[in-house]
Amino acid sequence: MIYTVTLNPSIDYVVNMEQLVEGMVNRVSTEHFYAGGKGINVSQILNQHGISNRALGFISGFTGNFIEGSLKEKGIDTDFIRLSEGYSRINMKIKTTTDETEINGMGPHIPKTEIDKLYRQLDLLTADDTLVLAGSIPATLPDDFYEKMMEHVQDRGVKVVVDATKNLLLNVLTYRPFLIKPNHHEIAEMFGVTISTTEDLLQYGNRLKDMGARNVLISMGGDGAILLAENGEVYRSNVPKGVVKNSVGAGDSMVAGFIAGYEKTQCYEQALRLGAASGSATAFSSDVATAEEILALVKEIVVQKL
Ligand SMILES: Nc1ncnc2c1ncn2[C@@H]1O[C@H](COP(=O)(O)OP(=O)(O)O)[C@@H](O)[C@H]1O
Ligand SMILES: O=P(O)(O)OC[C@H]1O[C@](O)(COP(=O)(O)O)[C@@H](O)[C@@H]1O
Repeated sequence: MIYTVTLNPSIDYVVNMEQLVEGMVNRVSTEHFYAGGKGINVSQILNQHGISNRALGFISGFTGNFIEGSLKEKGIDTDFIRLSEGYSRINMKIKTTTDETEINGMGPHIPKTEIDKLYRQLDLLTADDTLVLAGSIPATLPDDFYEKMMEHVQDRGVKVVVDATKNLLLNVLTYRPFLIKPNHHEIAEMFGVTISTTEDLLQYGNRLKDMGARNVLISMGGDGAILLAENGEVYRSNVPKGVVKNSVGAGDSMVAGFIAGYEKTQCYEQALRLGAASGSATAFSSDVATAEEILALVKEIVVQKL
């Protein structure tokens, strides 16, 4: 079974407007509300691929009800811990004709008693399970919370996937995560360097492998992705033709597509292909993609060995 953990789920309030003018009243031309947060997006796409999974994490308030309700409506198995105070956050995604701006909320305080409940859920995981830790760690939890969770399951051979940024990601590498998926900007930020060539990316991708990551998937938005696989091979995927509607969740969709592809074939090349199709399908859709949208793109993905 695959378990996703979203410590700080959100309602993604996605709006379109022609232009965003700071300091003025701005009015939107379209608006949509989606259940969001990286682990939750991974669960939604795994579900589209027919891979059974359970979404874990913390929710609270009326916003939490919306998140849980909309996942249930889509048939996604959830086992969220409900907090008695505060509200799950609202993340605003503003798409104009030229830019995408994001304003992400804070989220509720998570008391220690509730954290203990999450550890009790993790107690049940075995070597047959995959744990996906994705997204930021809320300000009220310690920065080393992902390390703590990995430490908690490490003796049981659970496969762990981490999609997080900067130190959150660097610090978990000693626990040998099965997969990490930084984007090219995050790699540059992590190492405090400017990346201008594929060689640069490969150099830092290999550095992440040396530090402990088993598979490093580097996404590059509209420029595709590079996989430095555990078997020593390096693959590059293209992006299919299409019109970008909302790239929020593209990275999470890529992670889910990769996991689904690997579960189905045990082949890294196929995993990358399904990951790339899932990422682009979400970029070309206003919500996270459907199975039909993903399958329509799979044949357009070209995976090349570097
Ligand atoms: N503009 C785009 N056009 C086509 N595919 C895209 C686009 N943006 C993202 N994707 C697909 O989604 C994947 C992940 O996107 P990316 O933006 O790099 O992730 P993140 O959201 O984590 O920053 C890309 O590698 C690509 O396959
Ligand atoms: O936990 P974080 O880093 O604040 O990110 C949460 C946001 O990330 C998303 O999961 C989208 O992530 P990506 O665009 O990186 O795939 C949104 O649904 C959510 O609002």
